[in-house]
Amino acid sequence: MVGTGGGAEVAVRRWIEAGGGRLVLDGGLATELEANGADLNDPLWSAKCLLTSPHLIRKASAHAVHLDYLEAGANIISSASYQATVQGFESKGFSKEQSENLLTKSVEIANEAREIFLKEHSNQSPPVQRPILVAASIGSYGAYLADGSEYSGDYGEAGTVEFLKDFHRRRLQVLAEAGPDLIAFETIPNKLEAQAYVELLEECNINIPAWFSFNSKDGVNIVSGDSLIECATIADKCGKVGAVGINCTPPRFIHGLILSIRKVSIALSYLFLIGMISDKPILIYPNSGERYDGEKKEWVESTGVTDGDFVSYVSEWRKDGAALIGGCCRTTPNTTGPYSEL
Ligand code: MET
Ligand SMILES: [Zn+2]
Repeated sequence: MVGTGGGAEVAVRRWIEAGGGRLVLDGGLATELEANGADLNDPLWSAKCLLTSPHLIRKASAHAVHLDYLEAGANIISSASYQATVQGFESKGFSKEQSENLLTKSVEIANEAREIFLKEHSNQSPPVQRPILVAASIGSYGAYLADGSEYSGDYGEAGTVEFLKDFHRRRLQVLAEAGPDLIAFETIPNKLEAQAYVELLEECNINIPAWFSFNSKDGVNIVSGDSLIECATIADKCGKVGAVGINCTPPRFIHGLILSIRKVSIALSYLFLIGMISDKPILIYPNSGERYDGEKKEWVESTGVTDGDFVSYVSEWRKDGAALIGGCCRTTPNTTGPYSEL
């Protein structure tokens, strides 16, 4: 059903249609950079790779990882800006202008990766016809703090909508001006930050479709304990949001969480019918299910699902109604490849 919501939703539905009824997202970016040898033990995390050049030739570069995901069949690659903020770069000694240029660079690298991919496949028959899109990643204030609060959603005194808007405003504007196809608000830990994003999208008049993706550690609420239904409703009511979903959450929780998001559509179906709100496409990109040991700063292997299990999960999530599906931390191009053909 085509929603009557904002242009963002219409744009995302067109891409889904062009993708044959679904879109494949990439998998973990930061963790895949690490798997390729990058040292990201830093408050900038994946954004640290923006400081090094030449990025084209190194194996542990965002370029190379974007290309690996495109080769694996992804429709959407997301920029290395998850933990990139003006404030974070400034604390490393960069000027405001240099910091903004680094944000822009993250989107440029993803755009270049798409160009390289299309050029390399230009002689292929049949040519690459699937949509290939670049999403500018925006991690939460908690991700910038790099103190675990992206998984608690507890911002203490800073937890006001105005503070969060001030924190994200310039970053959002710079990333939007860099020309991505989508803006990906990822791993949103609480409803205040969702509210801040909605207000910023309106106030800055951002006309690039956004997606809102929350994370959960209990399969019911989002990580702060805020209700997923309430959070999805905030996103659902905003015409600038084209898709709503869940990322960086263990695969075993996803089925139930999709059903909760769908309840938002059902509960609001009256408003939908009268054209006041829409039911947005659902987006899902879980992590591998492995546990992160915050003290040791490492992932505990053997707690996660195999790439094979991931494929069966993807079939289930598609039946549940998710249209945009990918992976988050510790998933790799080997996770993406098999389900991109489903
Ligand atoms: N897009 C980001 C990445 O894969 C999301 C990280 S979630 C903590 O690096
Ligand atoms: Zn993740």
